[in-house]
Amino acid sequence: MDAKNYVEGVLEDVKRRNPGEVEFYNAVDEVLHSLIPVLEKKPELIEAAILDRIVEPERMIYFRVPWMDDSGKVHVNRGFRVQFNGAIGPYKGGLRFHPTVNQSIIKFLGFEQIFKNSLTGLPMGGGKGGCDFDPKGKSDAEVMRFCQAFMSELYKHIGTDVDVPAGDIGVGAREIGYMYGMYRKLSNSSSQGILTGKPLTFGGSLGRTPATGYGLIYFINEMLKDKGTSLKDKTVAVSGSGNVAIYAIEKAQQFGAKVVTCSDSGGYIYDEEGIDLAIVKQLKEVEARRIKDYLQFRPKAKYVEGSTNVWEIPCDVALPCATQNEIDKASAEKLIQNGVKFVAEGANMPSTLDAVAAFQKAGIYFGPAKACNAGGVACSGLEMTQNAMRLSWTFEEVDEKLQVIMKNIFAASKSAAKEIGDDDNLLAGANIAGFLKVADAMMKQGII
Ligand SMILES: NC(=O)C1=CN([C@@H]2O[C@H](COP(=O)(O)OP(=O)(O)OC[C@H]3O[C@@H](n4cnc5c(N)ncnc54)[C@H](O)[C@@H]3O)[C@@H](O)[C@H]2O)C=CC1
Ligand SMILES: O=C(O)CCC(=O)C(=O)O
Repeated sequence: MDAKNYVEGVLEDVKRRNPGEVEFYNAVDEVLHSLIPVLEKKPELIEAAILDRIVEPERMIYFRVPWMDDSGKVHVNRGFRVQFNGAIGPYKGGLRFHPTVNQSIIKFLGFEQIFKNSLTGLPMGGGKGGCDFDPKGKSDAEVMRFCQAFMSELYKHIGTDVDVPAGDIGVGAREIGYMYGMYRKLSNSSSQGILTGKPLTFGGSLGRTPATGYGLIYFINEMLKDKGTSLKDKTVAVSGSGNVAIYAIEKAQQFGAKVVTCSDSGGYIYDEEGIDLAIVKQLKEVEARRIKDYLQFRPKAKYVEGSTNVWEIPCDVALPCATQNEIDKASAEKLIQNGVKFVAEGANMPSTLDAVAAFQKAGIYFGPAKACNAGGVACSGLEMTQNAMRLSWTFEEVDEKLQVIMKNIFAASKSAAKEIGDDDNLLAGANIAGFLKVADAMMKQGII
């Protein structure tokens, strides 16, 4: 069978077997189409039904999470963990707590994680999990009880050589701490490498908190260098004001860029003079307030209520760092019209398929999520290593390793793109480079 027909056939099966799972289908669609040149050269992969196997999770766990709020009312949420592909190492990937979480979103994130983790060069398979719990407005005690309830099921399915969860949207060091406490109690084990993104006093790694945002900037630095330029004096639009956005802004500013936007689900800030990050950190990391309160400290900035479309603001570099599908075709066209030259994805799948097509058609240099935001999971891999060795590296040691990993991911993506004669197609390059390692491991492990 020829490679193109094979890919289209697998995609039809994915659509039929996963009805209504649009996010998952789109993630698979993007990856599979970019693998056609590889399959043309390696027909043995088609014979081994490699794509049929890679699109099917090794295991999908789905469970009830009952918990009690401060008033004594009982709530029931739905928990998920997908153990997508363990060919190159234990399943690894974050947990997302957000009301929009469903099976499709967890599967798209887990599928992406397979290739992202492979790109890091570290031995980690792909997994992801989460729950449709909404942490917004919950007391600390409610968050603790919820995390304990969630872990009282999840602990049966994880292990340092099995599956190692971490944070994602709505899950930071506080939630990881509560889940670790419950894991330790239930398992009677102080195996610290069971979760990453831990607080520093029980096995957390220096450098994990800023790793995804810093990694994104290390990656785009390579893209800019490749085109003979740098971040210095560039105008940058960032979306989000969570973990990834905050540390992307911090590192971009350190490299001399002017970051003019940030957002949350309520609206966005445009600060023409440059975002004051100390205010954002205080509002979001310390006080858990809405981004519109930024105006109380910077009255000259603008706040656009009810829109998260920071992409209407002119910029040289766009860094989506909030959530999936936040740049659609219309936003992409607006960015292009306003002169954007570089787009690098901090969030997972923030650009829709037709937005990516618009960027590529317009010659915008595009950095895909699985390459650009791999710094977070890479640092988690380094945390696992430190836990296994029972020692801690300094921030500088971790950050230096992170920089090397991000440079290597850029080089691998660029080189795979060149190999297919499409030099600037980092999307295809990252998919191919991530896939080849996993496919090789799957082939050598037989039909399992
Ligand atoms: N935390 C990590 O290490 C990694 C995170 N990511 C991805 O980065 C993105 C952001 O994650 P974090 O910063 O960790 O989460 P977070 O919970 O710290 O922040 C999420 C941010 O996105 C905004 N947001 C969420 N839903 C939104 C919506 N529907 N519309 C507009 N804004 C919305 C929130 O207001 C917040 O500013 C996600 O796509 C996540 O999967 C990717 C790799 C690693
Ligand atoms: O650090 C981790 O294991 C999780 C990172 C993650 O969820 C992601 O890369 O999207």
